[in-house]
Amino acid sequence: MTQDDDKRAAAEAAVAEVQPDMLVGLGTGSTVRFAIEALGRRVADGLRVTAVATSLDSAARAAALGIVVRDFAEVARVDLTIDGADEVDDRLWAIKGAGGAMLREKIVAAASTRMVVIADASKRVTAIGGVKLPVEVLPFARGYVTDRLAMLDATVTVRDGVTDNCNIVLDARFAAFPDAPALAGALDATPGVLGHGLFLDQVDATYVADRGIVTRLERVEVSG
Ligand SMILES: O=C[C@H](O)[C@H](O)[C@H](O)COP(=O)(O)O
Repeated sequence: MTQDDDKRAAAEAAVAEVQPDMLVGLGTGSTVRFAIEALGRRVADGLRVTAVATSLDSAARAAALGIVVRDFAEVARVDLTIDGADEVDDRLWAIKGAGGAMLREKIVAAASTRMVVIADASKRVTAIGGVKLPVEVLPFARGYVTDRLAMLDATVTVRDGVTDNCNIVLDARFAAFPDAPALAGALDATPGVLGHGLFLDQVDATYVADRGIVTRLERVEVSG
C-alpha cells in the first residue's frame, strides 16, 4: 500500500459524495488529481455534473477527462468542493497552499455548501503548524508584508514564480506556531496580503486514508 494508494482511496471516498447535477469545486494538488480522475470516470459512466476549478492545472485535467468546467467568475454557489491539504488536525483546521493555489481555494471553499479535504495519513497532525505557511501577496507589497511577517516571528522565503493570479507567495516558517485564529486575523488585516493557507472555518469534513483504511471526520457544530 503506497502513499498514492492512500491518496486515491481518500479521493474516491469523497467523490462518492457527488450527486447528479451538482456543481463540484475541484481543489488542487497531487491528491486532488486522483479525485479528478475518479470524477472523470463517473462522468464517463453517465453522471451529469459541472465543475469549477481552483487552478489552471485542475481545470485542464478535468476538461481533458470530459468534465464540464465552468468559469468561476460566473458562479456564486458551489455544492461540494473536494480539496487537499498540507496538514489537517482533528479540529478540521488545515494548512494549504504548498502548490500556491490557496487564494482561489479559499474563495471556492467560501462559496461551497460543503467542503471536504482528502489526504493520506502523512497530512494528519495533532495540531497544525509544522509546515511553512504560504501567504499570497501583491508583488507591490512584498517588502512591507515580509517585514510584517518578521514582526510575527516568521522566517520568510520568497517562492520562485507567480501564482495563477500573477502574485507572489511568501512562505512563512514560525519557530513556535502562533495562535492560529489570531494569526489568521492578523494576516487578513494586513494590506497587500491577498490570501493565506490557514483554513480554520472552511473544512466541513476530512477523508484521511491510512494503509487503505479511510476515516471520515465531520465538523461538529456546537450550538448555543
Ligand atoms: O496549493 C495547493 C493546495 O492547497 C493543495 O491542496 C495542497 O498543497 C495539498 O497538495 P497535495 O495533495 O499535492 O499534497
